[in-house]
Amino acid sequence: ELKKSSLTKLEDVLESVFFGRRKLSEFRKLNPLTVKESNLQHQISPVKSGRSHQMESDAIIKTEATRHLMEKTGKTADELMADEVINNAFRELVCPSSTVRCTPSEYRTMDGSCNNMKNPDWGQSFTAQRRFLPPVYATGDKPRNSENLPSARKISNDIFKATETVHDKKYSGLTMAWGQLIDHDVTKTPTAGNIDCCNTTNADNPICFPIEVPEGDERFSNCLNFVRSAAATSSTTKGCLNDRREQINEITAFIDGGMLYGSSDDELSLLRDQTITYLLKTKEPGNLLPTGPSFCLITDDQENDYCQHAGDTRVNVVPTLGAVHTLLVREHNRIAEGIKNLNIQWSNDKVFDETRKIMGAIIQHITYNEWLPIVVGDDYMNQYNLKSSERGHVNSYDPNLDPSLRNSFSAAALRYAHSLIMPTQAYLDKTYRNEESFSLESQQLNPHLVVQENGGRLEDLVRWTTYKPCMTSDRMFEDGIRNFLFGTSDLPARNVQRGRDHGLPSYNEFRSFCGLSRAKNFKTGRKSNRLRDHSKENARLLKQTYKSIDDVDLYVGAITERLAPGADVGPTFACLIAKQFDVLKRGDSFWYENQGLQGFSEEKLNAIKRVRLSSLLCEHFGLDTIQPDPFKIERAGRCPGSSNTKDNCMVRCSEMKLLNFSPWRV
Ligand code: HEM
Repeated sequence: ELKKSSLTKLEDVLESVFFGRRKLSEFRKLNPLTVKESNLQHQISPVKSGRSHQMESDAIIKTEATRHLMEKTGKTADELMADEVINNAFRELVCPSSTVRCTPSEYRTMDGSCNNMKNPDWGQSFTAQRRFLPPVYATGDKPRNSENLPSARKISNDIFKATETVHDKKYSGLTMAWGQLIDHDVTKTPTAGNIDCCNTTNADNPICFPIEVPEGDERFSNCLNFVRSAAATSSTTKGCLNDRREQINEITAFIDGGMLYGSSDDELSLLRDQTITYLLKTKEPGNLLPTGPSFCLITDDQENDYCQHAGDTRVNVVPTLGAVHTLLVREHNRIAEGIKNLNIQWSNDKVFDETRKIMGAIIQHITYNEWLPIVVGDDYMNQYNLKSSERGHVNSYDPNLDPSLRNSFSAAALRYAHSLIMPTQAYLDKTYRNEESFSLESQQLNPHLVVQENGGRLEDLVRWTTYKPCMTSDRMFEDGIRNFLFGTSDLPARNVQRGRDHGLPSYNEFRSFCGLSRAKNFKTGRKSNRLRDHSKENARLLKQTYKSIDDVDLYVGAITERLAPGADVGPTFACLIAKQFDVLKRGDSFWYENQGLQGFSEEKLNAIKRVRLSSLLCEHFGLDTIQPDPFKIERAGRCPGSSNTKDNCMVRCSEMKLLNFSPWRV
């Protein structure tokens, strides 16, 4: 009897897996592997690489097979996983067995594996993103409630349109630029293909989710192309049956300088100098980022320009990003030379590894102590203990915390900063008076402002980025990205559509998750069932756009909130951003303040803790003066002359200190 029932179970599993494979081949007829990295569509949102393609195939088989088996047996996935025969057979057939063996090391792996010894894939590149809340999809993993929700472009027209140009009163363009840099250190979500979803022949393709354009639109007609993110499933500790659609992160979750070094040994090998192998490649003259297999748009008259190459393919998106990349490559090379000079006996690999480790630490230090407090404000910084201590070690590592990227963080919360994007990119000369401006749309995917004259104008770009303000964090997005994103799209509309594509639950669900009140209707006020964090005007816009308060998308509800005290986002995004940065800190065994093999000696750590972003900017761009806090502009009407640190008046670069190398002398 027992044998018979086991045989039936095995037959069921086999049949389900065949079913899954059949579904995959139907899918692949529509969507064969076409990885074209070098075109515009790929840049708008990165198209999956070969490895993501494989993950997607595995996910389709697994999901379809699990569902088929559930239907056939009338059991839930959890019940099926509890059955040893079924679970083992399923595992054998569709779950590739993991062969990762971890050995303790003082340096991170390139792909982030083995950061957590018990769970080697936590935070690793090419793994599924995790969730704060389970996804909500319609049948067949279609985006939720698609028919009833307003079009993302309509939302953009009604809520996100910038009716006035409002520069921020406190924060500089560097706040935007550093945010984008960090985004590219931690998350890269690939899309499922490179096709035109507005073409009616693709209407039934499951990877298509085009954005409907309302009639009378000021810029677009009918349809905006939009391809869904590649599907993945996550492995669970219980077993391998899984029918939940997830999305992929192609890079390591850790703040580890991945945008400089890449997330694999292969990527790194293209970035290291071939002769002096402890250095990162640069292009001479000019000490700029190297050329490489990357895409950008250069016009015919810019014949000496080139596409910059870095650890992240998105480096050419906008000049301010290329500038901060260049800063960190130059700092890597300066530190590597310094350490090599002190330890001439060290191999080039040792110098490289140690420098990469220091750079990761410096990036963490600046991000958590200079940048993040601006974003989430002191209350959230304190609540989650995100600030580093002044000196010495702090062992915050918790091996039970999964640091992986949370979907609502990458698909929504960190994208708040799209609202900060300035309508121009510009140069500011040494006198800080003569600004030369270029429209944002003319500079997207075009590194001209960074690379022209062998980088001779880079200093001017950096001066503008640090000295002039970004835009206010609010519901308004500049035309350059709302109507002219890479000439063909609308960035905030894409953010809304991406949230739906990823099955993000609604705004109200995330309010509850964060311990904040849920609104019952569109009324504002202090009562707990009102929109407590919205102005009357923003609540009115939501009401005019959505049929029900429970329909409001996370991105839309949160970006229209009033800013939390001392923060540059409202309470919902502050909560999600703080929670993500919390696990990125406590879930990272290489967190720079940790003690032991993966950390630094106390002397080295204290040297790192004295590094300030302003000193790096001074050193690498030849500036004479800078604000002590380069994420903030000078306080209006107080400078020059005031020595009150709150006024953030410019100081001489000659007073700035760089990393003291002496603790590295062996
Ligand atoms: C001019 C500047 C910028 C441009 C042109 C830009 C453009 C884009 C584009 C086209 C996407 C993909 C949209 C999609 O299809 O889903 C994206 C994603 C994203 N952006 Fe930006 N962005 C800029 C600045 C920033 C800044 C300042 C931040 C944060 C501080 C940021 C955070 C993000 C995040 C977190 C994602 C999702 C990344 C992923 O998971 O792959 N972006 N951005």
